[in-house]
Amino acid sequence: MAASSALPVVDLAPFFTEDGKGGTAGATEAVRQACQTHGFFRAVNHGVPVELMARALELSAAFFALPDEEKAKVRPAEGSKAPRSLPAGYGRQPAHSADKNEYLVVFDPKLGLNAYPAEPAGFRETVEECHAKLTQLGLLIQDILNECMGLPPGFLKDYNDDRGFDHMTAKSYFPATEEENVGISEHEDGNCITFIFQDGVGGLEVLTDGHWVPAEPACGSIIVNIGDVIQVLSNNKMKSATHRVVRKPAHRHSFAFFFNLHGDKWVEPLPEFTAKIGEAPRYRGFLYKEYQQLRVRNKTHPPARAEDVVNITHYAIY
Ligand SMILES: O=C(O)CCC(=O)C(=O)O
Ligand SMILES: [Fe+2]
Repeated sequence: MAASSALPVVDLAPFFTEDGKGGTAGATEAVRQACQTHGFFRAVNHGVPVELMARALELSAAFFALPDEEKAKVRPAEGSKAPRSLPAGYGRQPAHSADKNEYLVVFDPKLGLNAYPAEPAGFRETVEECHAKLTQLGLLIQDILNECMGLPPGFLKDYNDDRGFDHMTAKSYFPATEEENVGISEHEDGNCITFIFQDGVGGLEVLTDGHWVPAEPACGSIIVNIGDVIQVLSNNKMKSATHRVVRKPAHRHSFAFFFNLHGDKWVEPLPEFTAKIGEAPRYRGFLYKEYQQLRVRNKTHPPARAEDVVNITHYAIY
């Protein structure tokens, strides 16, 4: 099988037709299978205009190509309050990190937290349009997951009813050197659902059955992956897959949208996956913002031993 076809592809077109008939059940089943096996899939006909994604990637490349002193103008002030555990604006991985990338974080524009560069022209409008479209896609995929997981209608929508912690990052990865090529070290996402679109360079890889499967660029598609929150709610039925970015000889640009959960929410395996089917919970419950804070500390104060990096196994019951 060609590596590019290794990630399951889900065509979401049936969800955008007038009557939704003839295909939503098939697409829902495809999402369920993909989330149980890979934790990742490639969405096509997802409702985000392909031209908008291409424009966003071009503008992002133009922003990251600006001199450092220009980008620094969008850097959050030292010690500035970050109400969402990470600040909006420009940042670069600290020198001690193996990850070599720079990024710009954007929250829901309505919150008034964002900082935008003056250049390139149109950056703000394009990024805000992407944020809005990806929020819509997040709500759709969340509804589909609700169905896949056999939850009461509207359960996830009610549980996850605050979009204030969602954020999008424009990312730029430096070219690999002869010595090292880490873009983002292997990790799982802590949130609910992540959406990624990327330029043609490649480098995103997903761990499936012990093998790194490339999520190769395919024009107009969006990579979707399940995060830890859904894995915990489903008591491991849905998989929050390990993934990484390997740097290539060229600069790479991508956008990642994190459909998240409010920090005050309690996260624990749902009764549909435990008491109601006679299975023991595989996680202790936790307050979502506490987990987020532990994950941020992994980055700001990296533990000396790899096994001390906090991930979702911190709450696992063995
Ligand atoms: O840039 C990418 O393709 C993936 C980024 C990623 O995994 C993340 O930001 O969590
Ligand atoms: Fe990730």
